[in-house]
Amino acid sequence: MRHAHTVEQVRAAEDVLLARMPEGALMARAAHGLAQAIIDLLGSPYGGRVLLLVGPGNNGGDALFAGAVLARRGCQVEAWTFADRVHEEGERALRAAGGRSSRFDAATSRPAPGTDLVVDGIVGIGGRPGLKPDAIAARDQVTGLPVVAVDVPSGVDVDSGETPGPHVTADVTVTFGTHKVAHLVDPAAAACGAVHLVDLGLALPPADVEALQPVDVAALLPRPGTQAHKYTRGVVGIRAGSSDYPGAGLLSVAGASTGLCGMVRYVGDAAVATRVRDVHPEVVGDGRVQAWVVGSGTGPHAAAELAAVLRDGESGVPCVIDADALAHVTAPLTSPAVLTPHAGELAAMTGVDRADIEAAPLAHARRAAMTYDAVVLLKGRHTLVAAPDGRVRVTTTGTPWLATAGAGDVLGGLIGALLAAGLDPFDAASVGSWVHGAAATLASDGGPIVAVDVASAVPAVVRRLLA
Ligand SMILES: NC(=O)C1=CN([C@@H]2O[C@H](COP(=O)(O)OP(=O)(O)OC[C@H]3O[C@@H](n4cnc5c(N)ncnc54)[C@H](OP(=O)(O)O)[C@@H]3O)[C@@H](O)[C@H]2O)[C@@H](O)CC1
Ligand SMILES: [K+]
Repeated sequence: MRHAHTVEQVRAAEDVLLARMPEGALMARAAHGLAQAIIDLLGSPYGGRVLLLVGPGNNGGDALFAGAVLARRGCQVEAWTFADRVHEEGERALRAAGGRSSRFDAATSRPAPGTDLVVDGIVGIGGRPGLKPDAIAARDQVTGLPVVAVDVPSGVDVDSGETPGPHVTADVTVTFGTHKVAHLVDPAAAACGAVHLVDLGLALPPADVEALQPVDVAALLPRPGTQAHKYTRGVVGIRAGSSDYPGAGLLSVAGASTGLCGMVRYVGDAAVATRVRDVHPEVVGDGRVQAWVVGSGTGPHAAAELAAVLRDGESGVPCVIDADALAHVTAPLTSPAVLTPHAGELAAMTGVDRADIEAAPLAHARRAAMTYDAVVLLKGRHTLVAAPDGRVRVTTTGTPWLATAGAGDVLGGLIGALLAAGLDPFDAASVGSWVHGAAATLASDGGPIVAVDVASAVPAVVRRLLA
């Protein structure tokens, strides 16, 4: 599991370690990890040219000490400082190693010709969101050069992943001790580039925000026991699609029929049912299920289909509520459910502007999960799965090629199959989303895909996970 801790949790864990270690040792550990990551990017430090952006705190200190390491190894290192006082020992170390530092001046400071990369040490976890004017000017001066952010790209809101003001956009972020929320949650995560974690040996408490890794998904995936039969593996019912939107029914069934539960029932328009069975002959009609998927392509029937599903919910049958059915959900739900809105659908459900949801997806997904007393899967580049108790899992698999019609129908069906197989709504939604993203990446292989390709790639992803 990749855990994302809050600034308060990181500070508390650092305090414990700082009390046990000689002064400066923790920062030295961070700075060496940072320097090594930069060397890996440069190929060789000798003859390289690096520009440090150095703010007033320990984030700037990390940059200065890393710069000293690089300078000792033959790199030309220059620092632009953004405060009257920067980390004194760090600045001394840089100068002693042959590096230079000067106060940034928007009128005259320019990156030296041949600069290979820029290190953003303006602010880290002690920074307020946004950048001061001189930092904005410096950021704009180095446009086009690769940027390595120290701990976080300066200017992002570390604990929420929001970017309410100007910020640095990095190619690589080198962070320390643990991931922070901004590394996983958009829009800040999109400003981090690739995130590299340097271990500091911190002892950390459980985190509310996490991202499943392949080993976690493999452990959670349902797999048939030796005595299994189709009913013990769970039956999922699909109420999706209509004569106007037959494809929604077909794709929801495709997502459910990837072999992760024992049987799939399709309940809907007779003509659609015939087409479903032409493609998926194993699919049967109405009957008892262990989970429902409802909504996509149901149009004017959405409210009635949702009501039918929620009636079964009274006896504990969980459901996935998607697309057209989302508009008919009233809060709070009284049966186990996964809601799967994109930002526009969540906006319509909650009356909040879509742009506000996209600017603060973590806060809005959490609030919706509490309001509806259900798991809310908010779709996005990094999909968020929020539980009513405040826990959030971030999906980091996927590819931009997954932004294609019907991919959401496949996802709903997949999550429904996992619910039917016995996963709880939080696990079903987060595992389903992870597998869906991984299947898209596998199917895409760098090229275009359509929704049915994602469903077709699910068994191969599962096979690799269980191998
Ligand atoms: N603790 C440890 O053991 C370890 C910590 N480590 C490192 O320390 C970093 C945290 O260091 P930190 O606490 O010194 O805070 P930091 O992020 O440098 O910034 C605070 C300073 O910035 C200022 N400021 C605030 N907002 C601003 C803005 N928007 N624009 C401009 N200025 C702004 C604020 O001053 P103020 O304006 O509030 O007077 C304050 O002076 C952490 O991210 C990691 O890199 C590692 O070495 C591992 C060991
Ligand atoms: K930074």
